[in-house]
Amino acid sequence: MTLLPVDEALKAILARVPAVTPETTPLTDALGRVLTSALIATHDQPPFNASAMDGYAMRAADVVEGHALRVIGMSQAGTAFDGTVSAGEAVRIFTGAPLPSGADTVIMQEEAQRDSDFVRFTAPARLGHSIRPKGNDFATGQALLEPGTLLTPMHIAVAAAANHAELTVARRPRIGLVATGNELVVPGTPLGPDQIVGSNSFALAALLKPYAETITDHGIIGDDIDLLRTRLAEAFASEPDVLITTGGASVGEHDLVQDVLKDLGVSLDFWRINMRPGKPLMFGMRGKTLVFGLPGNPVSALVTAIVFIKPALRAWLGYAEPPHWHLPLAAPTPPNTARRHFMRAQLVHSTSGPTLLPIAQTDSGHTSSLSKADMLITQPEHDSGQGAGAIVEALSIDAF
Ligand SMILES: Nc1nc2c(c(=O)[nH]1)N[C@H]1C(S)=C(S)[C@@H](COP(=O)(O)OP(=O)(O)OC[C@H]3O[C@@H](n4cnc5c(N)ncnc54)[C@H](O)[C@@H]3O)O[C@H]1N2
Ligand code: MOO
Repeated sequence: MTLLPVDEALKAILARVPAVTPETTPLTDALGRVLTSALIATHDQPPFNASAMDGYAMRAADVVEGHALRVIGMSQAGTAFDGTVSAGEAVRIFTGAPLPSGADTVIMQEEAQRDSDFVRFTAPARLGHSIRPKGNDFATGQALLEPGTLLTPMHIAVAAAANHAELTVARRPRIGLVATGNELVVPGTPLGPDQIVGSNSFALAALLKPYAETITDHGIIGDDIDLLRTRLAEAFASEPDVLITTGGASVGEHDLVQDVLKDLGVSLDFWRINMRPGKPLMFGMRGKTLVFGLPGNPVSALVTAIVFIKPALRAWLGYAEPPHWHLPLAAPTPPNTARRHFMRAQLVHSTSGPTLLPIAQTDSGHTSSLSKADMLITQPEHDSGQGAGAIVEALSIDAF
């Protein structure tokens, strides 16, 4: 049996991902979206020379020890002083207020003594001090954010400051999920004999939520060919951008998913990858729908989703692949087989920096060890095992 190398499978999937489709979103809904065009400043920020302190504005040359300046007015944020500061004069000013014409310096009020209409200063003036020059933050025409930026609160801050009420972001895919297996019941069900709680769709919905416009859970379908055909046809009828099945991907008599997908017009690009866990992964297309048939084992389903579906969704959104991590091992790894191993590992913070603690459990049905994992060590095919301290490559499970 030939197994497709992981890198070839990923390449084949990425080749099927459509071009990014831009759409506009209000700023209030932009968090977590991916920008599709550069965000350009349409004004200078600040739009005028502004005070950085509550204090007084004057000409620095007029500040002489023992001499008072006459206070001729006030400049507040939102209401500038409309006159000009001349020799021997000062203007009361507040943080963010426009610097009056004629003034070149601000001295904060803690260094000023006010006496009726006059003010004297207890510190020397430093020319240009406590002034935020016009355009100091950003200037008209400046590119503030690049296409492909995953919008965080900090990006929203600069976009709002730059007066953008709407942003152009990538349309997100509509994702459908289907679990297959006679044994499966939904969480919360009292377990009957031979039953297993179906966890995959819940885990996948949580994993893929940041990328999706909608995630529709089409529920559990038993291992019956007619039922599978009818229910999968219904799932396709809603025209998802991505349809993900779990279970029934292997070679047993009850592993019917591949046959039914083909019956329903899915053209299969590949089945079975040289990896563990996750070997029976299948991938194909039906019209514009990307179809992933994940193995039923919960760790296999999650690992294949992390290794293949997340990169596909990043590409869908125009978000560049995050670099893989290279970190020292906190404990040795055992020798690998001929299949690339995505090994569960914990990120451990030590005084000398972060390290990776491999989790010994390799059972692909073992969810409690998966729940302890922060990273997946990418152990190469035929790797002879590495000692503590060796630098290994890993994927962050949490990375967008
Ligand atoms: N003779 C062979 N047997 C198996 C092979 C093989 O190559 N030859 N491959 C093994 C590998 S590797 C995997 S992975 C599994 C994958 O099998 P399926 O995709 O057909 O999955 P199922 O048989 O339906 O289920 C496997 C296991 O996972 C549980 N399961 C299924 N769906 C869910 C769900 N939604 N939530 C939680 N758990 C689920 C199911 O009850 C089974 O215990 O095949 C090996 N066998
Ligand atoms: O490769 Mo399977 O995914 O071991 O469990």
